Amino acid sequence: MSLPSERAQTIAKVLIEALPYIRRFQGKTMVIKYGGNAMVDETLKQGFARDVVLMKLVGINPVIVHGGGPQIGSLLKRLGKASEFVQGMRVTDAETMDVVEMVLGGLVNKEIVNFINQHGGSAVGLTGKDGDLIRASKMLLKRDAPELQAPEIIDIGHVGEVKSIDPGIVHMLVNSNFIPVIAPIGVGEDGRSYNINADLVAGKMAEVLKAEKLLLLTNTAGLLDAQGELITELEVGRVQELIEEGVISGGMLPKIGCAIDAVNSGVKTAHIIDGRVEHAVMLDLFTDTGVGTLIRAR
Ligand SMILES: Nc1ncnc2c1ncn2[C@@H]1O[C@H](COP(=O)(O)OP(=O)(O)O)[C@@H](O)[C@H]1O
Ligand SMILES: CC(=O)N[C@@H](CCC(=O)OP(=O)(O)O)C(=O)O
Repeated sequence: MSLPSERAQTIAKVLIEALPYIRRFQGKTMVIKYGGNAMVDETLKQGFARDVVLMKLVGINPVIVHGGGPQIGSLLKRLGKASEFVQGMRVTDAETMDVVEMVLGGLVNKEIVNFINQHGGSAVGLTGKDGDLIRASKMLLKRDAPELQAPEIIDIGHVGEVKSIDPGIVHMLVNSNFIPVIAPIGVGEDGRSYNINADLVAGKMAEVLKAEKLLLLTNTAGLLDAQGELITELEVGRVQELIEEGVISGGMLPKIGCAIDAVNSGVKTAHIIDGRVEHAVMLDLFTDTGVGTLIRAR
């Protein structure tokens, strides 16, 4: 009998090392926010799809909420429209809303579904309109400045916040072994579509589904400090200070906000991880230290 190759031994060792994590997370729900900035190339997208399929096969229930900000921006650009953001939120007029719905609910959603299915999973794509999943209300932003007597209210158009989530359709899909892939579009009481920041949807989804983990895949190593060094575990008490110092800004603002809300509402941990690293999801789930920035309730 020939001895197993070094490669076969390594594979066996790796699988055995994953066993305690698989046991710990079996039957648990993980909400994974797949940011548009992490959908960089084919290899990464295929790697992400494989990670998700493997999770499902070992009995973990992944629920994907995706973004697509850069993809919306590039179609807008082709149409001769500039992207404008206020406090990390896209200013969304009626025309932009049409583009958002086409890109998120169409192109991006179906691409992710297709990749997962090609790797042997059974993914189903939804927007917040399907099964009345995400009810939205209009988001109004506040700007405060020393020269203002009272905070100024800024109207950024068809931008929503999550008013409620009815997870019925998600439970139905998960229980039937499907992997839900959700685009962050909500529906208002008036039946209108609302563009919702994907981090906000992912955070609320994790809360409502009582998820074990919220994984936020983005295009940085995690949350970085003023020197550009990775913060491996965020001290929640320091967040306000980091925002005031300008260390946390732009797209990181909603990410940190939703992660803190999620862990304060029962989600065990939230992780901001680098989606540009191949198999980032596996590395985070199946290693002790994880990767990126860990956020947990105080
Ligand atoms: N302290 C910080 N650490 C890391 N990234 C930060 C920080 N503050 C702001 N950012 C910005 O937030 C971005 C991630 O948010 P965003 O562009 O919305 O990504 P995604 O599409 O993944 O949601 C980073 O690329 C970076 O430019
Ligand atoms: C209101 C708002 O800003 N909506 C986002 C929705 C997509 C998103 O959040 O995409 P990422 O996760 O890739 O940034 C947008 O229009 O860009």
